[in-house]
Amino acid sequence: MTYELVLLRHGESEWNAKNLFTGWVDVDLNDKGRREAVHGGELLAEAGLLPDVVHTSLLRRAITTAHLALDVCDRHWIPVRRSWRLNERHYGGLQGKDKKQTMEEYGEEQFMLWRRSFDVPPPPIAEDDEYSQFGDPRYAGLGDDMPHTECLKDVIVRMLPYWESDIIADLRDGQRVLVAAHGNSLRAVVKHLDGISDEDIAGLNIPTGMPLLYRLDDDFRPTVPGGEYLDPEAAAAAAAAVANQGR
Ligand SMILES: O=C(O)[C@@H](CO)OP(=O)(O)O
Repeated sequence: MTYELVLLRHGESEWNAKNLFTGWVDVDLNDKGRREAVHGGELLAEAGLLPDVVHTSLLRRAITTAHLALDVCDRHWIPVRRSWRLNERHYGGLQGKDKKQTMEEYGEEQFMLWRRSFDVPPPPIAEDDEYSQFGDPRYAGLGDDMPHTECLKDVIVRMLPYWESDIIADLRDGQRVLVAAHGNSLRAVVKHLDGISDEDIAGLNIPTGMPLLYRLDDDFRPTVPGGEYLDPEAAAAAAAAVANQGR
């Protein structure tokens, strides 16, 4: 049995375009991001990879991306499941800050540690910060799980229970699963799937709006390591642009 999983990072958001750290701030897609989402859906249709069920985060850039992509391939009606566990990595006190200015202020090494190291979280956010999510009703049930900041390691810890209980369950049922999420929550999924080391994951960047197909074997391991982008050339160029943010 081969299981089919498609990962889709949301299209470009208003803050991606402005080069601001976003994290859990609920920023919308911009026009380019909406076009990317539609194109992602067209690629799914062309490849005959119509999803049976979609999982998203609680953030509108992922929710809208999933809707636009599914609408264009006539799959707007499939079951939707959402979880905070698929949210972007919480960027702590960096949320709302300009990436270029942050790099200039703290230096490239610290900047890259915060962005891409496995286990160095950014400084925590104050609960009354203008970009804090404390008090947001969608997170009312989180209790002590509500983060003040997260590194990639933290994202893996909170994402994996959902992977095991909900996403694997749908795959096991024979559903083709679409996961519409974020740069760093999808890096967590890919690290887990491909068994990427804590060091090597720093070099992995996921482009916006590009469907990434994983066919998984009986043990839910990829049959092709790294999966297959439906448009590999465009994906490579877009991933390089993510890597260079801040410069
Ligand atoms: O700002 C963010 O939340 C993320 C994704 O857009 O940025 P980065 O790629 O720098 O981790």
